[in-house]
Amino acid sequence: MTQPIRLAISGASGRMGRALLTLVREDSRFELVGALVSASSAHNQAPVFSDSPTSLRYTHDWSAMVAEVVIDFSGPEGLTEALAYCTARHAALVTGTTGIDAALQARLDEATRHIPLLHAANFSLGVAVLKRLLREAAMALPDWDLEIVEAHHGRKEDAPSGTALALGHAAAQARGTSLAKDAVYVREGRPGARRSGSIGFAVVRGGDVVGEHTALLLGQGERVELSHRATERSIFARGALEAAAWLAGRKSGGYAIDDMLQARLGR
Ligand SMILES: NC(=O)C1=CN([C@@H]2O[C@H](COP(=O)(O)OP(=O)(O)OC[C@H]3O[C@@H](n4cnc5c(N)ncnc54)[C@H](OP(=O)(O)O)[C@@H]3O)[C@@H](O)[C@H]2O)C=CC1
Ligand SMILES: O=C(O)C1=N[C@H](C(=O)O)C[C@H](O)C1
Repeated sequence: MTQPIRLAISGASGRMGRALLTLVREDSRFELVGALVSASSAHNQAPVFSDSPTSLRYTHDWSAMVAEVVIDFSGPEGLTEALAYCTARHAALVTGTTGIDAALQARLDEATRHIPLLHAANFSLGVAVLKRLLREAAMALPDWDLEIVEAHHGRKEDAPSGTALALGHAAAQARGTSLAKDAVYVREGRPGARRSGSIGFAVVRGGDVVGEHTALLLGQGERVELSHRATERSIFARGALEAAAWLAGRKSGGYAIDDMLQARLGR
């Protein structure tokens, strides 16, 4: 019988962390060995499961833990700590944290020389398909205006969402350009007429919206709308656990969710 994969969760007390904890306790592929929180967390040292015999507690102390895979949904600081642990211990890292700046992105890229690392702005299967559809539409309708609209709950800290940026990046690439060149993130006052070829982003925040993304391709007299709506956070948690099981034991390198989904989605 194969041994379960020793798994730690970073950002364990957050919305995604709690969704992961719920699923992982029923998943025999994994043994949960750590539930990491921030140094100032109100949960530090609280029991992870008050209704089960395990004595596991939330902790900020990475040093005593022996994990083969870390799943991180925390924020840039938590991801920085998870990355330091994984590179020092040669553990695999699955991260869904968004709002990453260029310096942290460069550290993630460098780490792929030493550990297996999978970063995805969205772990849902539907968004993976949406990205493929958008690439195709952006290529087939090269002159149509492209706008990306996203909506999330009011506690989200980064904007536009990582998924909106990933969609924009995929469409820009398909059109032979880049977000650095063509993205428009803010319109206010008198921004003037829309520049042809630009890719606009619009952000909605409020309530308990789990995550919604629409790519609008706007032509003359017609439009195409490609939308995805997440109604349960468990879809991201399930995708991240699949990624962790898939990544454990792989050779060092940077992996994308498409690598994992290749067999299912083809191409
Ligand atoms: N890729 C995807 O599919 C998805 C990505 N996300 C992304 O995941 C991230 C987290 O989202 P969400 O769960 O909603 O956010 P939350 O704010 O609910 O949770 C993040 C938690 O991380 C904890 N944290 C902060 N610093 C550290 C640290 N240094 N070490 C460990 N834990 C830390 C905080 O809790 P405490 O202080 O108690 O430790 C916080 O509650 C965001 O970047 C979000 O955009 C979200 C959903 C899906
Ligand atoms: O913060 C969230 O909640 C989400 N964040 C991710 C993003 O920034 O794209 C993915 C998902 O939409 C939920």
